[in-house]
Amino acid sequence: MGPCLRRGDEDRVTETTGVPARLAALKLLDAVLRQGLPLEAALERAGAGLAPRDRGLAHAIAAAVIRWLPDLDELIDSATRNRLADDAKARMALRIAIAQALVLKTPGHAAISTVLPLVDGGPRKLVHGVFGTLMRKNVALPDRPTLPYATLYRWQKNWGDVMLAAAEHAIADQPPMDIALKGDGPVPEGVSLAPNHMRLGDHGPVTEIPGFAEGSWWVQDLAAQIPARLLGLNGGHVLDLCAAPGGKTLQLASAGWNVTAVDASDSRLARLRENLERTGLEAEVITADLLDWKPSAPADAVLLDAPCSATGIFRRHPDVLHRVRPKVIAEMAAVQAKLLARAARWVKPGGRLVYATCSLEPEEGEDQLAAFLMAHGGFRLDPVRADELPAGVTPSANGTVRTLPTMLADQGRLDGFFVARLVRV
Ligand SMILES: C[S@@+](CC[C@H](N)C(=O)[O-])C[C@H]1O[C@@H](n2cnc3c(N)ncnc32)[C@H](O)[C@@H]1O
Repeated sequence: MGPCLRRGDEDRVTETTGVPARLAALKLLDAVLRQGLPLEAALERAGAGLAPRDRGLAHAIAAAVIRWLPDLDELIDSATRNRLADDAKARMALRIAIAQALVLKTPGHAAISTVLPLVDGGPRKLVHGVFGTLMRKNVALPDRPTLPYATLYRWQKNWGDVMLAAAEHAIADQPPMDIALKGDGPVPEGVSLAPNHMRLGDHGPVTEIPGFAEGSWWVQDLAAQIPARLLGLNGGHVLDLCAAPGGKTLQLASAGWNVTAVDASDSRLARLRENLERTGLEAEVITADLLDWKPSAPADAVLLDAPCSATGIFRRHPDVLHRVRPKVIAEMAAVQAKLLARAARWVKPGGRLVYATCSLEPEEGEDQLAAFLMAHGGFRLDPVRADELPAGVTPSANGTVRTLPTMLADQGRLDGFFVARLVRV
């Protein structure tokens, strides 16, 4: 438990209707903001024992706070004489109450009455007073969330103001759901932005969408569909490295490749196997640490979808905006360099190597590639052509692909990815 949670909190608040979900939201925020854990990973523990509805509510409250944190804090600071510490329980409780009132549109009295038990025996009066002051003033949040300072500074330096504005819009908007099509079976209606792609409008639960049970598609962001597309159709044997939960494995298998999918995580590979079973596609699946494992022979192609800071998927996982710091980026870049050097050894002469990360940090993309090319004279870039990409996504001048939130702005945007295709000369 963090400084904002005390023993006994649980017993005191579980009696009151609606409060357990707020306590779980408080635990989630502590896990993300203080302990640096991913929101989804923290949900398992913080939401344990909660009814699905309360668990969903806790997640929605925590995600709303995380999306709007700098703006919520600005409101709180405008109404307090002495600035509350970042991890003070009163600040956490106020963030939860204000996010409910202004983002989730919970009636003010419900937003505050379910939060006050979290500060019982503590700064209850202060929380009540600050919340009341702000509501009486009819305060509002800005049109789009302000990025946390560290992320704002980094992205402004790397991508400029236009990207920053697009990123802020992207945080505020609900991202669309993209699916990749196997090529047969029922397909729901939507807008297709690339071959075998569909962007869905309003939809209910994923499992009830036409074609899910038949396995005729899987959920995969349009940007995440690019790396496997760049290997084209059946070119022989492909090593899909860091494969789980398997979006790219499914694409490669359905394009006719003979796929060996390798990943270190058993639980993520279990999802990959479920996906193969549902879609009726085939791949050899291997659980192994790629820093130890090696294939029995080089392959015609290798796809390395390397582990990364994941800042490119901030729309669905806004916690990365707060958790990812230069240290995390440097650590991930070091892992990627090792994996990339190993993957390169397993490409046949004349074969292709695709390197991808869902990161908006050049250290995990452009810089990583430059360092690789300096150290591996046997590889050259195989430039990607515009006609290989979804309309509205253009390759960079050197033929690599960098997707940014500025792209497809009128069609729901796409995740941030870096993709490079290389050939072994
Ligand atoms: C970006 S995700 C892969 C997503 C996957 N390619 C897809 O399309 O669904 C990165 C993966 O790398 C795996 N990973 C990280 N380090 C690894 C290692 N040393 N060896 C094998 N897999 C690793 C993680 O378990 C994780 O599943």
